[in-house]
Amino acid sequence: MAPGAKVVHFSNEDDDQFIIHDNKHASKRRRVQNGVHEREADQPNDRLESSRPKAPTQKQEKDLQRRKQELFEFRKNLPVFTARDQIIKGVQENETVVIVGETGSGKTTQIPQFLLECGIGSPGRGAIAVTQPRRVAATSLAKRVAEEVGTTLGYRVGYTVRFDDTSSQHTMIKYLTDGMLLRELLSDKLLLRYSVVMLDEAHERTLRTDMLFGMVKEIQQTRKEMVQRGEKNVCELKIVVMSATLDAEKFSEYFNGARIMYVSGRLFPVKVYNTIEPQSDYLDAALVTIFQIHMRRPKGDILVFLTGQEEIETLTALLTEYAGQLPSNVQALLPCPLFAALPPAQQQKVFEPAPHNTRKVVLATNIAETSITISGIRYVIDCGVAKVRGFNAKIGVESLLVHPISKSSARQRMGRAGREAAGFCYRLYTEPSFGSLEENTIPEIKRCNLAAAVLNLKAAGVNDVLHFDYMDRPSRTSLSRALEQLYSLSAIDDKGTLTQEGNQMAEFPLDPVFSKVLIQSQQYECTSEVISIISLLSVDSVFFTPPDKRDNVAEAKKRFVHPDGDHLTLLNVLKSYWEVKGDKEWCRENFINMRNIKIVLDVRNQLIQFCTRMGIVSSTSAGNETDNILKSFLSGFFQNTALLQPDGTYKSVVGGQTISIHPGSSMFGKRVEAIMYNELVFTTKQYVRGVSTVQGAWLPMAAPKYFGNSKLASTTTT
Ligand SMILES: Nc1ncnc2c1ncn2[C@@H]1O[C@H](COP(=O)(O)OP(=O)(O)OP(=O)(O)O)[C@@H](O)[C@H]1O
Repeated sequence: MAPGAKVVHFSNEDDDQFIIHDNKHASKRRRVQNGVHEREADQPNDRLESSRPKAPTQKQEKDLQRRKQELFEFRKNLPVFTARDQIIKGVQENETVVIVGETGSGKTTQIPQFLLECGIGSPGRGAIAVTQPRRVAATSLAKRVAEEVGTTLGYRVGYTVRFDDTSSQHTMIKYLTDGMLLRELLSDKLLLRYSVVMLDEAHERTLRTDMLFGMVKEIQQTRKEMVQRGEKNVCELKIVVMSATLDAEKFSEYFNGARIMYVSGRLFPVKVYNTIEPQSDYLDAALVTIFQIHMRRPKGDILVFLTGQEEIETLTALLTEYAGQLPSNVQALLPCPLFAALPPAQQQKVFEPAPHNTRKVVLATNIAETSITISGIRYVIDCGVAKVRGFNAKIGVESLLVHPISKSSARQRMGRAGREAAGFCYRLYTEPSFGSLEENTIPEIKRCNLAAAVLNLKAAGVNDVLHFDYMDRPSRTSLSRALEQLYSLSAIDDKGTLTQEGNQMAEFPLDPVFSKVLIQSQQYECTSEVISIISLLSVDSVFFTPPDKRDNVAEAKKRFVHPDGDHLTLLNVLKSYWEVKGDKEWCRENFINMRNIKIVLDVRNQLIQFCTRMGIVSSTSAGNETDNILKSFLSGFFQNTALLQPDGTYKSVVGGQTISIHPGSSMFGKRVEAIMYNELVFTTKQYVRGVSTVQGAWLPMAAPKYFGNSKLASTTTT
């Protein structure tokens, strides 16, 4: 163990206190910034691949059956198994059922199988769709359930996540992200291929799940009426809402008094520890706790919840460094990162068993919070916070800030241990702090920019979005903002009807703002550059910043600076990387984060493939390349602009806020007539990041519908 004096004391410790020494790393590591962009499920890093599975061969069949039998012995003991008959009866007798059960009780893996076994899901009636808020959960669940059912993945059990469809016409249980079910709705408006839609992790209340609630409820009613009219080839749609919280009445009320069923118990206990003192630096506390567990606790892998990629990479580096100093008689430590922007193949690595005599430490964002089982995990470390997306509809400003999690999130995190054996959960906050957490997370629909959601609803045929049947109605201001933004982007016309361009934008696997930029780049003949920059913006940073080399990194960054700002500076990095053909030594000298560049190239390839399919030609800029690129971005980001004021500050065009350029931007300290930025971050003040210079005269051209009124008058420089 490293020398020093740092200790984290936990309550409920039944043996001597854990002690870990040395907190030098706290000063060594880079401070974690708020507001770093973390991409979520269904973002374009998803791989384009599609397999069309065939029925298993005889030899495969034998192996599958053996494994199925093995797993059956385990399944029998899951708490939901004892409630099998009641659950089947409940679903048979009711249109909608709300099922509440503890984490790990078997809801997600078992209930779809019950419904298949009893014929509610069948080739004649339709398949069973099980939605998940996150792709990593959808893919890993499908793999597990395929084994339990005794079929090859993609045959009777499969998954569909963006750019990766492992399902076939034989698939009867399909795990899919909520975003993918929304997408399927565009081509199958009544979801006729399904007899049951199971909305899992309903308590998470993601924007997409909330949209699905309203849509499946309406579809259920329409299909019921069709059946009553005697229409052929239609059956009623069953809805099963699954949740781990006790807030079931609200779901039941929304679904016309749906039957609520409770499944009690869990298979293995999880012992919870809270810190005795509040921790001022949770990253530091997490590192100390990892080593405390490693040195004092029996075998078992560790899962640590952090807020984003940057923290995960910092902790991975520190863990690797300190693990290298462990005595040779102590087992090795293997850090495994897990975050949304990581390519799927790398995400899958966390599910692989640790090598012999090695303890795996999975460092994850909250993408590991619900639904997934990572084999081997016995210990969970919960930092108690997460990055939360917010939107101030009044001033139209988005934010991504670190906030305390809710009690229900804390329970989900705890539930990732104790799935295969008894587990332990170390909360890096005190018991009273836990007590003061909100019971549930505020639904995303109440706190997000709704432009993408409204675009989706319109594309699915819901024209009157103000009167849509929301479970929690978003504010009128939020909806009006979204409509205004879509109108400014020319996605809808002045009657609120989707335009042809809006339809095209809904097809893109991107936020409407980025879709607009891409579509517009054709006109400016710079699609290729714009695709590269969008891909570069999809990662936190293309630079790697070792904590003790910050000055060297700053020097290295200067080599790529473009006078017009961060967008073109980023492009310079990629161009230079290509010039040296990704030379490793060059990357090392210039502090280029090779893993992130690989992610960028992956996203770029997928966007190119997507644009090709959409008929958008990947042209290269003619004329003034710089202006063309910036004008393309401005066509989407016109609301993220600010004008220089006589006193040298910048005032945002939307909301009239005083904003400052982030010190990490190549535009820091510069005074130009107008700037465009990628994101606004609240830390000590309102900082903008991803900043480039634009000309004030471009603004009315970029969004004539938006700037046609007096928007610019109140923020002009003189
Ligand atoms: N991929 C897997 N590998 C090993 N065991 C698994 C896997 N998936 C599920 N299990 C086992 O099945 C149990 C039930 O998992 P399931 O996901 O159905 O629970 P759940 O009630 O939906 O809980 P949660 O809401 O936490 O996901 C787990 O506790 C675990 O023991």
